[in-house]
Amino acid sequence: MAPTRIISCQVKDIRFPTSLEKDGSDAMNLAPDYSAPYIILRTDSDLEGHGVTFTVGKGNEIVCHAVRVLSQMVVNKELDYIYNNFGTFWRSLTSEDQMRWLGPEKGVMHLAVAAIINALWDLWAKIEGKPLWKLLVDMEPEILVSTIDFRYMSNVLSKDEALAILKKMQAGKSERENNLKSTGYPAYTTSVGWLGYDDVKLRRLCKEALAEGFTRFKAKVGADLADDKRRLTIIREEVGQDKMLLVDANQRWEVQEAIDWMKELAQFNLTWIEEPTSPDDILGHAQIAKELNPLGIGVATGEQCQNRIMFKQFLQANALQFCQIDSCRLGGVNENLAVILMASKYGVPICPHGGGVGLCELIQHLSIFDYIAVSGSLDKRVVEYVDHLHENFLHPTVVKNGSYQLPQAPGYSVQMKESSLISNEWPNGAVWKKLIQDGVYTNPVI
Ligand SMILES: C[C@H](O)[C@@H](O)[C@@H](O)[C@H](O)C(=O)O
Ligand SMILES: [Mg+2]
Repeated sequence: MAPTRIISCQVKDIRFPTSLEKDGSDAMNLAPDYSAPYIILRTDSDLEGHGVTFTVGKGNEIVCHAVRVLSQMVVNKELDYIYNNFGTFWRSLTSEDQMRWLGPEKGVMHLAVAAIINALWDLWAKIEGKPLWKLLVDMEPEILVSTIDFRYMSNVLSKDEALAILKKMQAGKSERENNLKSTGYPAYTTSVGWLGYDDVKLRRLCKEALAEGFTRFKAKVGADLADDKRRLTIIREEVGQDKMLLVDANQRWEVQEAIDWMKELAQFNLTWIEEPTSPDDILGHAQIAKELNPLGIGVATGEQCQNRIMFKQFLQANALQFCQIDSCRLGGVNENLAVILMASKYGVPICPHGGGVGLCELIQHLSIFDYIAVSGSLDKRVVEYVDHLHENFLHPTVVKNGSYQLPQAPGYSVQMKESSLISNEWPNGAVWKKLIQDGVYTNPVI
């Protein structure tokens, strides 16, 4: 029987102690524990929608609570009511009369929206028996645009323009799908270059990534210039001069400091500087982009870009050259579609952010859709890959020879194994019980 209605929403606080090995560390997040509110939407059939939104450690419980509050707006809803006019339903979550004050459309509430929305897309794709990218690629353009809330975007991209982009790109879709089936989608790896890793580990990981077939690498920078030069020298020694090398400062610098620092690092032949300064400083990014342009270095940002309106201004101001959408920072698939379409109008490549638990599983679908149905191009487009925690998923990403292979299983790829959900639930899962007992972590009673 096909499901007709959501009957419940379960929320779990899932965390991984990644900080113990400094996995995921950067100049601002020194010891992150990759975490996610994990939600299961149950229906009146056997099918379930699973969703996550990426957070770091202690922040997780706050987002879990926000998801619980918002879930009241999904439980008992008919699926036809949601999917027949998904853009309107999306707006009802982001603009709920009283909770809207907490955003609007940003921060904790928006992360919570993403968890629910991602689960609804997972469910929709499972109902259709397709991986999410294929659901999107096969969707009639009219239906696809009906999932987007165009409010605050129409001065840059109207519904009709979005429709025109999608209709124009209908031609050649199956050829592009076949291309990706044979080549995969180009990935870069960040796993070599976390800031907390020592030089020996850095060298070893570069060798391993090269042997696995990666040709694109990202390193964390921004805490100490001499350290950055030493680490980038090691990477270049290991991977060679011809490979793509990206750097990420995670918002560490002032605007002028970013420009000066990057002039010092330009000798390493860098393609982009990611998050040089505050993610909210659009004009600051524009200035950095202008000054670094003659050096051949572009500005990348987006993992903490709050919503489509901010992205709109980044694009209008020529403040980013690589658009790093994030499946969870924006309000789920619907808002990501909006940004993908806006970026295509500006000819800015989509290069999604994957550093976190579950993000790689999610973002691959969006880039695959972008190539097949919107941009039609792989030029300057790369999807981030971090080699952590994939073993916890039922259908983990498959990366071969430095490229994502197209997901096959129905859904949005983010369903976790039951055993991982049990062992990693904070604070009573076996992983956390032991770490708390051993005094490695404390569980403050608030
Ligand atoms: C705390 C996280 O690991 C970040 O460092 C990570 O998301 C990073 O900015 C990235 O680009 O992958
Ligand atoms: Mg980053």
